[in-house]
Amino acid sequence: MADNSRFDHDLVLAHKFPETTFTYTERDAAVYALGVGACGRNAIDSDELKYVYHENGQQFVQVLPTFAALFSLGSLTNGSIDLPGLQYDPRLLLHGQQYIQIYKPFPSSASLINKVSLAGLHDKGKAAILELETKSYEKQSGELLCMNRSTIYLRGAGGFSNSSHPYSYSNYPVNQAAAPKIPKSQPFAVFEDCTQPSQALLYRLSGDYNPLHSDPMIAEVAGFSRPILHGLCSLGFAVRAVIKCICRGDANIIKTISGRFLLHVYPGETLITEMWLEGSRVIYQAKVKERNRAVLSGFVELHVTPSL
Ligand SMILES: CCCCCCC[C@@H](O)CC(=O)SCCNC(=O)CCNC(=O)[C@H](O)C(C)(C)COP(=O)(O)OP(=O)(O)OC[C@H]1O[C@@H](n2cnc3c(N)ncnc32)[C@H](O)[C@@H]1OP(=O)(O)O
Repeated sequence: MADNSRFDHDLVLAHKFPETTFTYTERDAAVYALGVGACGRNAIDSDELKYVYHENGQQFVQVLPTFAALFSLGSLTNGSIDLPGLQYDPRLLLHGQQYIQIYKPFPSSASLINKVSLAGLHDKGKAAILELETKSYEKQSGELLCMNRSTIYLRGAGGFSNSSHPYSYSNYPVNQAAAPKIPKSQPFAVFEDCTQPSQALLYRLSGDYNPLHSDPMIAEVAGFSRPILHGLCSLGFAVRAVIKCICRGDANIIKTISGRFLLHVYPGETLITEMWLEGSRVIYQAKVKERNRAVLSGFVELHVTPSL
């Protein structure tokens, strides 16, 4: 059992995150798109070339909506988070959930100001759960571009409170960002996509250098037979499936994205994303074909109800 007597929740909650700047270029947007599998099935995929290349005389590459998740990575060092009062083994950190609200389409390059706050902290006994909120503003206009809420699952870091009254603090209604119930009906659409054995090595170049995704020894300590895929990479694959099958290639109609990481994915595994349409909300679940296990589920909210 980990000694979490030095885990100080008051100190953790009192932490004030400094404002950070995040600057990206078209090249970053294109490298990200490749990292989440764009054009991976067909290099001249007419739906996805626009994320990596200026086609048809278009002036700029388009930015995938899940690119927003990268704006929250400024709070991490090598994929882990360091806060006064927080006691945990960074090798045991897992990404639990990601919730993204998009207020306007992303420019192909921009400088952003990120304002980060701690939105929640929970003692689950065997784990501590941290919720971080990042609001990203365009530096030039001051406009709010998007908001990320990231749930970080710290295995072995729970047990810091009284077990008869486990500590729980959240700025938001519990489970607001959690995955919805998966309908029992047949999915409206199903999309199969292969991740590459090198997928995590490519994805990490977008800014999450957590060695859990690249170092076999760290992966073993963390309880995996080999390095695993970044949760946000799997999320990128699933949302690409929604863009293809439901949004007819128009990513600008996406306003909210939510995902809960249910199980790890190994690079090279095949992701099958099943989708159900409920008005302007798409419920999705991604499974790993090789192990027939659900690895990610969530929803995507659209600005319009698609006419299909
Ligand atoms: C700021 C930017 C941050 C980004 C940082 C990201 C850094 C990255 O480099 C790291 C990664 O990408 S890791 C890879 C992606 N993530 C994963 O593979 C995790 C997959 N999920 C699991 O293994 C288990 O669900 C597991 C282990 C998470 C939970 O399984 P169990 O331990 O069996 O949990 P269980 O007993 O079912 O539940 C215990 C309590 O925890 C809540 N919970 C469960 N899964 C959760 C999840 N995924 N997210 C959030 N909360 C979760 C349960 O609700 C339960 O609480 P309660 O008892 O109150 O219901």
